[in-house]
Amino acid sequence: MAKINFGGVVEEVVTREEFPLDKAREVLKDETVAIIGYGVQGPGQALNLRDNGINVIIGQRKDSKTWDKAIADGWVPGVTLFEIEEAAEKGTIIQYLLSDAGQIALWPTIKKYLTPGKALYFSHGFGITYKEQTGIIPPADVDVILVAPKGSGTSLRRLFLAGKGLNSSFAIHQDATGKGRTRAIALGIGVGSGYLFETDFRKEVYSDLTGERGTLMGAIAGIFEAQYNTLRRNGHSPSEAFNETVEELTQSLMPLVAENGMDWMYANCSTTAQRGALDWKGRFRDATQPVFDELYESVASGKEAERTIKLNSQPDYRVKLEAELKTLHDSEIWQAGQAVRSLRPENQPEK
Ligand SMILES: NC(=O)c1ccc[n+]([C@@H]2O[C@H](COP(=O)([O-])OP(=O)(O)OC[C@H]3O[C@@H](n4cnc5c(N)ncnc54)[C@H](O)[C@@H]3O)[C@@H](O)[C@H]2O)c1
Ligand SMILES: CC(C)(O)[C@@H](O)C(=O)O
Ligand SMILES: [Mg+2]
Ligand SMILES: [Mg+2]
Repeated sequence: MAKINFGGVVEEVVTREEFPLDKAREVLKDETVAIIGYGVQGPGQALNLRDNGINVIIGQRKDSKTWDKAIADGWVPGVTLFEIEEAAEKGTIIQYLLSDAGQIALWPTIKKYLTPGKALYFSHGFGITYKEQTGIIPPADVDVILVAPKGSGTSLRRLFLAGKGLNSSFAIHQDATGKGRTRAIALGIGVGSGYLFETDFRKEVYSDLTGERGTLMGAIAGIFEAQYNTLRRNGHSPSEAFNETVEELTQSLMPLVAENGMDWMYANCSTTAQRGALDWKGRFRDATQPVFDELYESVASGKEAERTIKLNSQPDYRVKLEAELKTLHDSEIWQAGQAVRSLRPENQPEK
């Protein structure tokens, strides 16, 4: 493992240099990787692994839209695309990429195919960490491993095609065969990760649930709405409010942060902006800190898992979710966003 200094803390991580793709191919050459579920992570990981020369098959319900999507992506029924049980039987490594609620529902089925020496792979520590609630307890004679890409399966695929990659965490819950660790790292490289950092299942799920409820999705949407509302209440147009809240952030400032960091972005704005941002940054941190602490507590106590399992397992879950997403879609801020995006130069019809 490479020792890298992360802001003064030295961590051991796996880089693509020390564990190149050829090594991953060698480790996985006799394996059949069965990807169970073809939702968001499934396609990203499956297609990247296939393009990297790994032997991959898909397990997906036949009467589903994603079965058709898998065919459109080049998976062939009866050759590389199977019903879930058949794929689970054929796979030596079972990548369990159903939704977390789906993993609970299908567990009694999948468990039957976990014969000694196989590996069970997750991209989330959820099922194992909250085992009292999920009932997911694998047999002792299989490897239980995790690779969790830090981002959407859509980005995992897009970045791979662009010659880039998301970073991933990896973890070993059980190494029954003695090959579990190498299998996990090889799969992490195979799915197209940038570098891999080690974690455990509990830390993975705690950080992941905190991140997506926090700055990655929940907090950012909340802060956007709050600022947008303030501007609108004070007479600013939707165009002005949206540009000043979202469009400038995604189009101008975050790409600069991605390239060179927040410090560099600050250093390259006006002195007026620097003064104000430095003055207000602490206020926002202090105002949100208690919310983040409450969120982490809710994750660590299992409350978030309980709520997710309960609501995501209800028969009318999809209908209710779609109604909530429609409200978000129809809200003025995101409707204004749609109009703003349509006016981007690259979205204008060519003259
Ligand atoms: N979405 C992401 O980008 C992302 C990122 C990192 C980790 N993860 C993790 O990866 C795993 C998969 O997430 P996802 O977002 O790709 O899942 P998803 O919600 O897109 O669902 C994946 C598949 O599960 C199937 N499914 C759901 N319930 C089922 C059931 N009862 N029976 C049979 N099939 C069922 C669906 O048909 C779909 O093909 C999860 O553990 C998630 O936490 C997801
Ligand atoms: C893409 C995310 C938010 O990182 C993932 O954690 C998910 O659950 O979809
Ligand atoms: Mg998540
Ligand atoms: Mg995540």
